[in-house]
Amino acid sequence: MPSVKYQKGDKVMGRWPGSNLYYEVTVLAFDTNNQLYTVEYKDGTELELREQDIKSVGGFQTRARSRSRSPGRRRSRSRSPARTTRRSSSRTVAVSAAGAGDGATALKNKKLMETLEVKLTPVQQAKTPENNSNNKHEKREENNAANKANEESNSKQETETEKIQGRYNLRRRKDEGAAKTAPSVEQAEKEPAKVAPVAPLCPPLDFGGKIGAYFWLLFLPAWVLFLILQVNLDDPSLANFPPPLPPVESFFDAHALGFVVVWILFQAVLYVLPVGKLSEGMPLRSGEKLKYRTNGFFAIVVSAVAVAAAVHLGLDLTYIHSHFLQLGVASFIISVLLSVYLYIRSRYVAPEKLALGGNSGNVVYDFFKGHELNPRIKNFDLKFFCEMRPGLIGWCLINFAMALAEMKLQNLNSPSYGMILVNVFQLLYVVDGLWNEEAILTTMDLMHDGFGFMLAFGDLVWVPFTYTMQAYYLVSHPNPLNIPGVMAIVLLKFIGFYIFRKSNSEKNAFRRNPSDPKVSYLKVIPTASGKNLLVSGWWGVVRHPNYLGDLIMALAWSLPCGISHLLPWYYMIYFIILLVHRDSRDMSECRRKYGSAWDEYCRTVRYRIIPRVY
Ligand SMILES: NC(=O)C1=CN([C@@H]2O[C@H](COP(=O)(O)OP(=O)(O)OC[C@H]3O[C@@H](n4cnc5c(N)ncnc54)[C@H](OP(=O)(O)O)[C@@H]3O)[C@@H](O)[C@H]2O)C=CC1
Ligand SMILES: CC(C)CCC[C@@H](C)[C@H]1CC=C2C3=C(CC[C@@]21C)[C@@]1(C)CC[C@H](O)C(C)(C)[C@@H]1CC3
Repeated sequence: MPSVKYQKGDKVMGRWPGSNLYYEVTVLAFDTNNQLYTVEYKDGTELELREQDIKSVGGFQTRARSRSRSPGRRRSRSRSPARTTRRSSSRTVAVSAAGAGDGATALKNKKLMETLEVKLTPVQQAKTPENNSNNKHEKREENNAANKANEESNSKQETETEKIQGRYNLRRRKDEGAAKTAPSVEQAEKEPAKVAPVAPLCPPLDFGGKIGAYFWLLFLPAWVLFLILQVNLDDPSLANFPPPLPPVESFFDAHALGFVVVWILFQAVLYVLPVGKLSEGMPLRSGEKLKYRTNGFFAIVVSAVAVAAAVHLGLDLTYIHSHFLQLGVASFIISVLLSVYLYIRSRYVAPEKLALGGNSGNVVYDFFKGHELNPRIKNFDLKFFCEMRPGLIGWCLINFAMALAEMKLQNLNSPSYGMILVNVFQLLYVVDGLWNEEAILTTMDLMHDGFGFMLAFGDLVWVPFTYTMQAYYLVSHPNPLNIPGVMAIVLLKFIGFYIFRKSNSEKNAFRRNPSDPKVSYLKVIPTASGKNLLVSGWWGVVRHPNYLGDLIMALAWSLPCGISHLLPWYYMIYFIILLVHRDSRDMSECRRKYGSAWDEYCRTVRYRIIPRVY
């Protein structure tokens, strides 16, 4: 194991799965495919641990510990996954520094230690150089995340000790194939060395946790409805009171549902055609690489030809404008059905196929966030298809329909400048995404996020029915533009596009092949995981140059609508919130993956999205 941090035979501290407790373990091997260390606990238990769950023994110090003999304690102690019939008094256990430093968390950790049956000498983790970040801002964020993580995991363990076996990503090596599900507590107690926990640990809950999931499930559809009703008003101010709801029967239209179903099926047919490249995704936790049919550009070209032919044959596309609400409701129904299907099937898949972030054990949260990482029906990848096809290409179809509706309603021979700009800019964005479809395989959604309601609704409803707000707005709210105005907006769009495309391509090329001559000259920070971090080029300017380009483009999409109303600026506002939140999610994820190397990257590249500002 030449380039790995810990070597065979090293005595280190390994985190006990699902807890903040560290035991002395011996490193047996390192698997370069899945980047996991095989370690052996003193009782002979072998587990696979990630590097961030291993610490050097020097980082821990012994602490005196008194053991209570209360019956309650004795009762709860018997639930430990760590329990062995042959208890060793020489084992060591430690509470992580973050947890031990804080009173409330320390109390929880104490309880946790009592809950887990450990007849061991506790030691406290000393401050490691890793934690000594110069960047105060980052440090505060990490500590918060660490405390949050501890609180989440501790409170769960106090109440759901039995579930521990199924909640972490530290995969047991022995008996792996045989044990698809976590064994019962009784089994675990009888055969302690055979506890086979394979389900991934859920990192700290996102989006406001479980309560947040309920909120978003209700709020997101309500917000889309609000926007659709607002944009039809003469004065579509976001500050307006929600307009009165139309009669219930007007929400549903069977033709609209048929239209959406036909559109999705049409896209599905184009997706499965054996045309275009079969691209490889990034390695999964299992080391496997999935294959994706990246024929998105072909799909949009065929779609454009089919739509042009249909219009030529008399299809009135302004139907999309006049039945926008019904089409939105139909898509919503499909996204809900899809999410239910996705959640149900996720209950039957192997634990290593679950997304880390969507495996909290809470049905509503996991339903919302996405439980399974890459749900597939044979080779048909549902997440990839939904993200890149029906909604994305549907967005361009809707924009085009709005241009026709504008001409019809305002008696124009051609669409207005504003409408042309919005159509061309967004078409360029989508076509670019489809042309570089392979690059999406290195994005957060494909690599880390599960496929659940958030993405199903996002892809099938949110994108086509809210990203089209500027075009919809212009249909009945003309905003005359002069030529210099048009030129300035076009220039802005191209600056944004250049930054967006160059930075995304740079990262994609680097992740696919670091020795690609296009990127091999760039400076990097090596990480213990074996992957390096770019620290020069676009990724040396800010930590998310692609977001910066995307935001500049968003500005260029709203400007053609003028500044008299906030509604066409909704996308810009939403996008700032989305990207700031995504950046912080990505920060936590990268901190978890790359540890101190990530800290070093953050110290070197100090700004997140906008140089010298944020
Ligand atoms: N229009 C829209 O609605 C939306 C558009 N987008 C766009 O989609 C694109 C993808 O965004 P997103 O998936 O959020 O994020 P990124 O494509 O930026 O992916 C983040 C990942 O890149 C890798 N990475 C981070 N820093 C470095 C570095 N210095 N060197 C090498 N690799 C690094 C890390 O993954 P690892 O190390 O594991 O490879 C990290 O998790 C963006 O352009 C964004 O603007 C995103 C959301 C919505
Ligand atoms: C409903 C929620 C509040 C938010 C849902 C978010 C999703 C709508 C977005 C998450 C990431 C996305 C990406 C694109 C579209 C929007 C979603 C699905 C993207 C496909 C747009 C085209 C780009 O070129 C891209 C880089 C390929 C984008 C990837 C991320």
